[in-house]
Amino acid sequence: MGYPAAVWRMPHAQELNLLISIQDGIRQQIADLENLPACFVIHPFESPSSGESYILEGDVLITFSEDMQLLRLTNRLGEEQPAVQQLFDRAKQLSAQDEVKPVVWNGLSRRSETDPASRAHYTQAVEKAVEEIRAGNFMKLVLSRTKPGHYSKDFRPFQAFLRLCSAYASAFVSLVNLPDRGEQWMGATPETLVSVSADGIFKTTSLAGTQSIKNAEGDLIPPKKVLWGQKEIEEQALVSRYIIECFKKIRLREYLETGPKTIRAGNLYHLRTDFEVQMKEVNFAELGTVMLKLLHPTSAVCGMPRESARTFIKNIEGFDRSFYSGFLGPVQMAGESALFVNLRCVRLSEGTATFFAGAGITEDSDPMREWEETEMKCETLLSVLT
Ligand SMILES: C=C(O[C@@H]1C=C(C(=O)O)C=C[C@H]1O)C(=O)O
Repeated sequence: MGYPAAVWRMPHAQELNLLISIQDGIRQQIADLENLPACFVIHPFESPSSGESYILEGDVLITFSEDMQLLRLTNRLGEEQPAVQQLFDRAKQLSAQDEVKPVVWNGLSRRSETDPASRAHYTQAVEKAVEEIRAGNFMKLVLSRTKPGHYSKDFRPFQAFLRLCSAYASAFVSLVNLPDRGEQWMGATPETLVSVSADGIFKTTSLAGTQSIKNAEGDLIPPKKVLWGQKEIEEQALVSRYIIECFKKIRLREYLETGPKTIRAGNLYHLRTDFEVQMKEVNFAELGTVMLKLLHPTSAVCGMPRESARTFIKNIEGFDRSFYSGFLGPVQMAGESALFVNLRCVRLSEGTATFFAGAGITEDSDPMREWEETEMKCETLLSVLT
């Protein structure tokens, strides 16, 4: 019906959540986590100068089980509201149709296995980045690329979302409808940027270092047997150091740091360190908002030093990252907020599917291996959706 909407599943959760914003457009506002009403926030990689995020207001909030049983419904506008009535009538009609029409899976299609021009552009950018790092201008740069696909009119994004949910239990899986832009964004990200629980626990993570879960023979490497090279260890340590620098800026010393440990994200292993703060103990109620401003974009998706890395990325990548490597997630849902880095994602618009993936570049980077890494990251979605 053309409303802004989001459907998501939290990591390791069974419940699915749907938010429908009965509004003409999407409000832009600073993501002030403590003072926003229940909503879904989406924010691009490049923050606008106003610092504002897109806020999808939680006018209708529905929680349901994986087998589509309704668990909870909140309707902020009231039953009598004509737009809400229309919405519920339409939902009834559709569910009646679905009962008679068996659901057929219509996946996305890849445009090509590998586009040589795109690979050449990316590997040349990596070479340039390595030169810059060796010259001492940067410590780390994260370079990304896109991969095109397409989908037909019969493609049902919600079915695709359900597939991602069942394939990736530990990911934050989401599908966001942005009618103003004629776009939908879908993804299964492994990376928490900032979360604040109802009982005042703040969390953030540093995630970096990537390898396939399979060895050259195609056998699964057990997590305990995973070995990391110096390049990945340093690359991830840099992100941890960046987070600690952010804590230092606000003179926060009482944080718990756990890791790094090997975690699995679909077809990939990463290194992750978890940071936790008891907000009541440090008497810092706005920690979530303050850290969100300081952290985004972290050196897991941008680089160090941050501002010059951002300029370098903009000049060399040759496309707008838009919401890729920005952040998204529910805010103030039963007192909890959880924002994730928008990775392993695809933009759906007018039949074109655009997959986004990047890789952290250090002085030891090999351009072809970084390209392969972005291919594997695109596979996280492609293997489930095609
Ligand atoms: C940039 C991406 O992922 C990030 C970069 C990683 C890396 O360089 O090893 C690993 C995890 C993410 O923090 C992506 O998925 O596109």
